[in-house]
Amino acid sequence: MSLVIKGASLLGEQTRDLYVDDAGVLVDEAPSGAETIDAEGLVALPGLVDLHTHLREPGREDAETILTGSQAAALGGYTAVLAMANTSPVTDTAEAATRVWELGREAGLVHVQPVGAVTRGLAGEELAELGLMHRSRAAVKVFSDDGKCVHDARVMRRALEYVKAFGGVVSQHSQDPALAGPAACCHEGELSGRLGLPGWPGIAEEVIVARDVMLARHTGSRVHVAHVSTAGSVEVLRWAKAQGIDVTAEVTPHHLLLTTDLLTGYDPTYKVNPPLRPQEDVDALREALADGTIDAVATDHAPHARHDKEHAFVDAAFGMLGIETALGVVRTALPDLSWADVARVMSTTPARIAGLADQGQPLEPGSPAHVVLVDPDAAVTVDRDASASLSRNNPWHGRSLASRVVHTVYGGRVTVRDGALA
Ligand SMILES: NC(=O)N[C@@H](CC(=O)O)C(=O)O
Ligand SMILES: [Zn+2]
Ligand SMILES: [Zn+2]
Repeated sequence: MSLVIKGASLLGEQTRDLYVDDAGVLVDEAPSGAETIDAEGLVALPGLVDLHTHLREPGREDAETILTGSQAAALGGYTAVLAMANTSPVTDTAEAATRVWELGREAGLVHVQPVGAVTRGLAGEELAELGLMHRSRAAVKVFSDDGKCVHDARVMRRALEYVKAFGGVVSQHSQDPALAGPAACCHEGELSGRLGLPGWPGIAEEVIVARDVMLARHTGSRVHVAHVSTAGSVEVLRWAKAQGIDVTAEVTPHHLLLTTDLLTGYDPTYKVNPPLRPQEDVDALREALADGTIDAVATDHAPHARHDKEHAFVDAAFGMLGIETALGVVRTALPDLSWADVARVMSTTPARIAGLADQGQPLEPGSPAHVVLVDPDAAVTVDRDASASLSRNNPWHGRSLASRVVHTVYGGRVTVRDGALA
């Protein structure tokens, strides 16, 4: 179905109509018989790309499925998501990766790009089928044991050497298990002591980030740092980039806006890995995102069923929802970021990091029509029960967030119209 998107301002700058042909490609003349979308007053951005989404299928379809996660993504303005490998079974074979890719195509709402595990079963010991996953139809380029850190430096080195051959990247969950073990559930500081919660010190992240940038330098391969959460990690990244080391990093929306003092009520909704940090870290993360030290915003959308999340704080699962609200959180946390910068950190750069040639393209004739149309002046009060996600661990419930995703177009198909699934 061809489309005319009328009157949107591209990246918040010049106003221009966008034309989409039957093949879902932007063209320079209005196609005949096209559906018209009135986008007067809306900002058009290339469809958002999420480097870090947990879709939970296969294995935990009670928390999310590839379909419901794709719906949530479309509502958030996304046209591509990278589906993390910590499913059950783990995405550690070509067959498993291809299955996720196929289910994503069947859902048809966003491009679902499987992330392959670095090690078999996320056990941190033997490398998974990295080459076979890359050569499969899913064409996996991003590998991660996310949820767990590839803590053995020798395994990390070999993974980096291996993926270098085909331009792959290892996305690391940076958490030294000796410094922050599985029980560590709250930023280590004065507050963790007061609350009596096992602390997760920033240094447990920073030593891994430092080690990995040195391994990237040594191997000439590419490391991506998932969910950076501390000022110390930012310092390491700034240094590494100045040396020309091939490293990229993402920050989550929640680490840009929420702080550790939310934990005083022991509400497990705020339990997440890495933990919420103090304001000084949040400030450093915002500055690093604005100046390019941190390359991208990635949601780490981590749905959990009630029976895993509604427990005493120490026993509850780690993780929070984030894909429907990411753009609003970024607008709220960094109101001065230009729309061009929003497009850079939420679409163009993540597409480049993931090697998705079809995504994050400029809204020009010849590009695939992956577009999100945003009302820049609206505000949305988040209602956790109005979500497409199957889970309710939503830390934004009741908050007002800046801007609103109005329409999403994926490959010329309208997936979201007037803020609802089309
Ligand atoms: N972020 C989280 O707290 N949880 C993630 C795993 C992860 O991203 O480390 C999950 O899979 O639930
Ligand atoms: Zn992680
Ligand atoms: Zn994650």
